[in-house]
Amino acid sequence: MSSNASEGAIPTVDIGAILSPTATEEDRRQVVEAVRHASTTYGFFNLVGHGIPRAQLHQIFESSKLFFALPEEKRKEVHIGKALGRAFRGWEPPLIQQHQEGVLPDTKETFIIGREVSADHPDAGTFLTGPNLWPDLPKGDFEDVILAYQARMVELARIIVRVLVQGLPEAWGCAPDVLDGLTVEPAIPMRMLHYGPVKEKDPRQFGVAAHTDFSTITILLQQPGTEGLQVWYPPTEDWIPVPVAEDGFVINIGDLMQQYTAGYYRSARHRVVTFSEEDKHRYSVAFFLDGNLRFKTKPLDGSGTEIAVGEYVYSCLNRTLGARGPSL
Ligand SMILES: O=C(O)CCC(=O)C(=O)O
Ligand SMILES: [Fe+2]
Repeated sequence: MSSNASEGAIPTVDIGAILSPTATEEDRRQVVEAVRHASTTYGFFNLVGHGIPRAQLHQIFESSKLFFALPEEKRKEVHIGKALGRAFRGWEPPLIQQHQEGVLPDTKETFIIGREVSADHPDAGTFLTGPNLWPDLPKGDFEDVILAYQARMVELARIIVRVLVQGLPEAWGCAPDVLDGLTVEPAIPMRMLHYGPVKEKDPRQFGVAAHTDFSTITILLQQPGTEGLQVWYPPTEDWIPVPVAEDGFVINIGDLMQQYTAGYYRSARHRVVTFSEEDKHRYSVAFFLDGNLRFKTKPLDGSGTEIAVGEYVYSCLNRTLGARGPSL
């Protein structure tokens, strides 16, 4: 069921009926319809009814705060430059990613985790693939919390992809499992994000400047009580806020899903604005389902040419990290 949007506000969708063994077909159909509506109109929605306990959402922020409170020398020990080969893991300091010409690099600071692939695996060190880097923090307070959260995100992402496929036009005749190959050994970069105050506000600078996600879908957890995420809404040509839903996740459609669906689902531009209050901080956790890096498909309406996950994400990352990032 959905509690639907007033015009120009990000909708909230309760996916409880998809997970409940006792829900009726009609209840499930309504969830599919609410997700379809949100994804074609906004490319964004808040998702509740996911069944992930509040304590687990709280814990991930506690782990995040532990990491970003470490002294810089400690964060440097897991700098992205230290990841194996092109695995792209670890601490990305502020001012690395730049989304377009004419804006300054993002003020965000992030810790990047991916699917754990051991160093002796034949693919280890290839693009986005390899072992994670773990900082000098108690395993039970950090690594275990993050990997448990990551496992939940993979499960949830599989469910959402299935719901999105069910919402596609019937005329396309898509099998419900048509995109399941994406979620087999997927590339799943997860960014724990920290936004600190900026000394001087500059109109060219953002926490994260306007961009679309490269991913198939993104599952974002916003810290309760904070604001700053905005999405571009073409009908009113305006940036609209993405409010924090209690115990909810923000789901957004990424570029890959937009391409798979020939633009039916929208990969919407969004950004995070800065603030200058000295003691203010904002934390968020963005889980990107890029997908299996070897997965390829044509758009599901039968048009166009094949889209390859690995090649697409590589071109986007390379463009936005430039010489400031690790060599990928
Ligand atoms: O921190 C947020 O709320 C959004 C971050 C974001 O858009 C991203 O990392 O792609
Ligand atoms: Fe984003």
